[in-house]
Amino acid sequence: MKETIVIKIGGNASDQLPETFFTQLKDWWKQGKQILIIHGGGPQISQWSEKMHLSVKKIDGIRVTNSDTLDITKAVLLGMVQPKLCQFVNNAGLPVIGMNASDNHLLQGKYLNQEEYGEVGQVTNINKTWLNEQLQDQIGILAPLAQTADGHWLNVNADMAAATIAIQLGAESLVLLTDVPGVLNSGKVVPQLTETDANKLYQKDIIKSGMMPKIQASFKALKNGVNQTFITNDLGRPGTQFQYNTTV
Ligand SMILES: Nc1ncnc2c1ncn2[C@@H]1O[C@H](COP(=O)(O)OP(=O)(O)O)[C@@H](O)[C@H]1O
Ligand SMILES: CC(=O)N[C@@H](CCC(=O)OP(=O)(O)O)C(=O)O
Repeated sequence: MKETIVIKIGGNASDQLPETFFTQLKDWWKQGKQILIIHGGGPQISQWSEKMHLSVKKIDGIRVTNSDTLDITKAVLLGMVQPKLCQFVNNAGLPVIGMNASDNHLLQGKYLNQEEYGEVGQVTNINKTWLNEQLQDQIGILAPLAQTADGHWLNVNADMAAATIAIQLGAESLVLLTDVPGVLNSGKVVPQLTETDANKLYQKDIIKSGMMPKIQASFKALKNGVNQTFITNDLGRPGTQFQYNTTV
């Protein structure tokens, strides 16, 4: 069985991928790793929502999504962000496939808390057999949207989607690629972070907003069988690596 690496690329990072991203991707591909990219697109969704005069509201990094925002989210992720990313990776000489929840029930989900967030969900199940088949000979690029059993679309935070998918695929590593070099404390990257230390940083309001779902996703993956989880802005550098609860 091939080793799987799941890379989540945030919306800020996906517009300006450095050369080291493609070099590392090619190295992993040559080494025979199975690679799945989950893409975000948060800033792009916010921009287009504003253009359409829709309000933009996030609670702890999770977008409050009504049915209009959901339409914008689908259009932006599947019509803009994903094809651009497929093009970048393909231009680097790698085979790609763009995918979404509606491909053979790929991502099934349920509402997170409809009263608080609206049309927002979490991934509950993936079509692992079909996904593994696709990843045999191409790099998968997948949007963070899920469908309920009755076919209703849900907006899913991309960090949380990536963690659940990495767990269900039995991935070796999860890398969250973003616009900061790791979790920052007083301007410096925290190289290794336990859950206890993360809670302390949260309580001091040092970890906030978009970093919160990343921390949650990283520990969820680590506790459920993913061996290594990182937050970085460069695939060539580990940034912050998450640790089980031992004091470092
Ligand atoms: N302690 C922290 N260290 C680094 N970034 C943080 C921290 N707390 C909050 N952030 C914010 O989290 C952002 C990354 O989250 P987000 O904007 O959602 O990125 P992405 O689009 O990659 O998911 C950073 O740009 C920064 O503004
Ligand atoms: C429910 C929810 O918050 N969904 C996210 C999905 C995109 C995302 O997570 O993009 P980034 O990784 O670029 O932040 C959103 O609407 O912004």
